[in-house]
Amino acid sequence: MSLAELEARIAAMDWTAAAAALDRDGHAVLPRLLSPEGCREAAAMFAEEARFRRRIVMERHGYGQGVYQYFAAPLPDTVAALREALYRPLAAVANGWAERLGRAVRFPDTHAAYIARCHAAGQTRPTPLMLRYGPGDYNCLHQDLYGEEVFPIQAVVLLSRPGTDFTGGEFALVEQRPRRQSKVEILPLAEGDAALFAVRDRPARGARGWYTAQMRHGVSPVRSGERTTLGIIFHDAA
Ligand SMILES: O=C(O)CCC(=O)C(=O)O
Ligand SMILES: [Fe+2]
Repeated sequence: MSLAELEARIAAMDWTAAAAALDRDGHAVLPRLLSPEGCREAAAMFAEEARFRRRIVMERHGYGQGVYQYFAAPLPDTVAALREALYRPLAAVANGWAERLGRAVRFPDTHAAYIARCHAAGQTRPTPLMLRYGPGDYNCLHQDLYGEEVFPIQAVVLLSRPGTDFTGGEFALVEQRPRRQSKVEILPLAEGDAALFAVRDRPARGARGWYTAQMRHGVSPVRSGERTTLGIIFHDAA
């Protein structure tokens, strides 16, 4: 899949619907962001050790079970293109959230400008990553925070075919509202779909205006086969 095709696919997504879903629910799905060929090409990068700066065996840290790897700089072209092209429409949503939550922070229009802010804050290491889960593997509920600088929305692209390449392994979001019990939501994803979701918190509408809902995400145990994902986090790490 060429960069031009990737950029065309991102531009062709229904961003009005995605922004509305993010505002309403704190998450959205971009269907078929990557073609099947694009998914195969991306998944093949997992085995190319030189592309990554750090490999994490999740059970060693109590994060779950499975392996993930952070890309080294410079990012592969497709990953950099995804990060830059997804950023722009998400920055508009993120600014709306900041306004509703009464936060002073505003996000610039381009990812290059935002990454300069991360670097100035000492967050210089790239965070885009690939994750691979085999039978029994799972990802505990967590938040991807790597310092003070946080871009409030992130993306994950499913590179495998549910039901064919793997079973189980569902992407889950848990939302904690003040003084309420937690709500869980499973996002059904097809091959190439991207889930967009709140990193840490989001504004949710209540009877008396906006309040802050805390969000965490994770993956339920894979029952069979192999599940590979590409995670796009927009802030860099300290
Ligand atoms: O594998 C997944 O679906 C979730 C990956 C994840 O936690 C992330 O991209 O931050
Ligand atoms: Fe994550």
